[in-house]
Amino acid sequence: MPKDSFLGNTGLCGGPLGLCPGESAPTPAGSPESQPGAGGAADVGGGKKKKLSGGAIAGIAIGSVFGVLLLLALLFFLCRKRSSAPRSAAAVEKGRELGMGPMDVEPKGQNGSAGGHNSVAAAVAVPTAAAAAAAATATAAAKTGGSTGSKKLIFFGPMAVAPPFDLEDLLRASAEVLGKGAFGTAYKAVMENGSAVAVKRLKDVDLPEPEFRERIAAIGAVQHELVVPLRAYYFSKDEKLLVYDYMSMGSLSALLHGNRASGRTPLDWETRSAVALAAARGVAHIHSTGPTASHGNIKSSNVLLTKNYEARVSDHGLPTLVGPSFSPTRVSGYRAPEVTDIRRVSQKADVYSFGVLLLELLTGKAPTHAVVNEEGLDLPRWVQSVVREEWTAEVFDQELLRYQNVEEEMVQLLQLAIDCSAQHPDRRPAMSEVATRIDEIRRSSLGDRQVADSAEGDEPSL
Ligand SMILES: Nc1ncnc2c1ncn2[C@@H]1O[C@H](COP(=O)(O)OP(=O)(O)OP(=O)(O)O)[C@@H](O)[C@H]1O
Repeated sequence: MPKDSFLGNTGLCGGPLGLCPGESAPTPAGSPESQPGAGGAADVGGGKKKKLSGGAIAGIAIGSVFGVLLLLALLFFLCRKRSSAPRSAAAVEKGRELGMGPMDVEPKGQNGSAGGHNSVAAAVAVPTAAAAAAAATATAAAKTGGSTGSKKLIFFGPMAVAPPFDLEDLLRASAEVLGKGAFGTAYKAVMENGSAVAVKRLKDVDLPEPEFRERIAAIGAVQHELVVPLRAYYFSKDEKLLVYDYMSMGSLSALLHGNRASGRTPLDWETRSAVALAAARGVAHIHSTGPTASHGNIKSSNVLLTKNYEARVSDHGLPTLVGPSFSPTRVSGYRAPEVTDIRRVSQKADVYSFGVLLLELLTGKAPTHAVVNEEGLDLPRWVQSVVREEWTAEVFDQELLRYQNVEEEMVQLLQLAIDCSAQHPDRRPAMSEVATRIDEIRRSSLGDRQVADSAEGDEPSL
């Protein structure tokens, strides 16, 4: 209403009558300051809101999607790295726990404690071989500053074309200690796919790398059905591993001498003579590969058996791998008297050792190892002294006396064993001849037994 409509109302103020006392002038409507959120530069000049274009929105959306994807990829990569790292780290850590330098890893019990109340046979899987190789690989890599990728298993024979496993698989394998020998410790390693191999971790090998590789190639070249094949090896400055087929029935030594007291099934004559023949043929094959080729360590723990009790010769050529620093503190009861340096074993020295092995099969007695300069049981000497006194029957293993019609065969084999273990190398037969003679002995007595059996069958029944 116009101003004059209020004439006479002196108490009124505001609106068309003007400001009331203490009131400030109102801001004109539509000015920038009156808009909510006012004051932005974008609003200056008429109060119009500036909107984002469709292209900008699409750009922001695509960028965000890429950002999220990048973040996810980064997370995935980090997770993978974390899940693989502990495996090898754990193996290396285990290796450190075990000392990784010393070769004196004892069989472990269920809880990983040293053998103690658990027997060696009861030793369970611990990642010992894996740790050994892992630590070796890690150590080598650390020293050279290089990657572990170049460290490989070198395979022989048909496996060289298509290796069935690699070092990584071996590192992941669980392992148990099979035993400790003069050249190192042997492990059974079971891989993730369930296949088993025997891994020998060598000690005292200080040959230069080219020489080691040359010698191991000669060992790996021996591929024969009666010789446990060396499948692969691993070489680094600090670690040398040999990989063999795992022989499930263990060694002749364990079968002959293990659990005698506790009523085990004795090794029958047929099996013993078959083992003798297979081992003789295996060693004869090694000798046939060259005039100086020898096994170098024939003994009953190096004659292994398949699940069908077929014998195979193992660990041939290992003495050629050890350096001058190798000096066993014990003299093996199988060692020929002329051998003063085990790195120089001849074929005739092998024949002597094989003769001792035959005596072991016949007598059931193990030739004991002697501490240097002291006497152990000299099996050839003991047998000769008994035979000289005409107590021949006393010589044989009691477990063999239960078998009928094999005495002749046993005596013939005893004679061959004595010939092989002659003191003078020239008096010993060649290994090929030894194999032929065992074959003949077995054939003749087999013929006799068949005749005897059929004669028994012909007898009229009562
Ligand atoms: N390939 C294999 N399969 C099954 N058992 C094996 C294999 N190789 C070795 N062994 C067993 O592992 C144990 C230790 O063997 P290793 O060869 O290290 O010592 P050794 O034969 O007693 O002595 P050396 O070192 O003088 O040969 C032995 O009982 C042996 O029979």
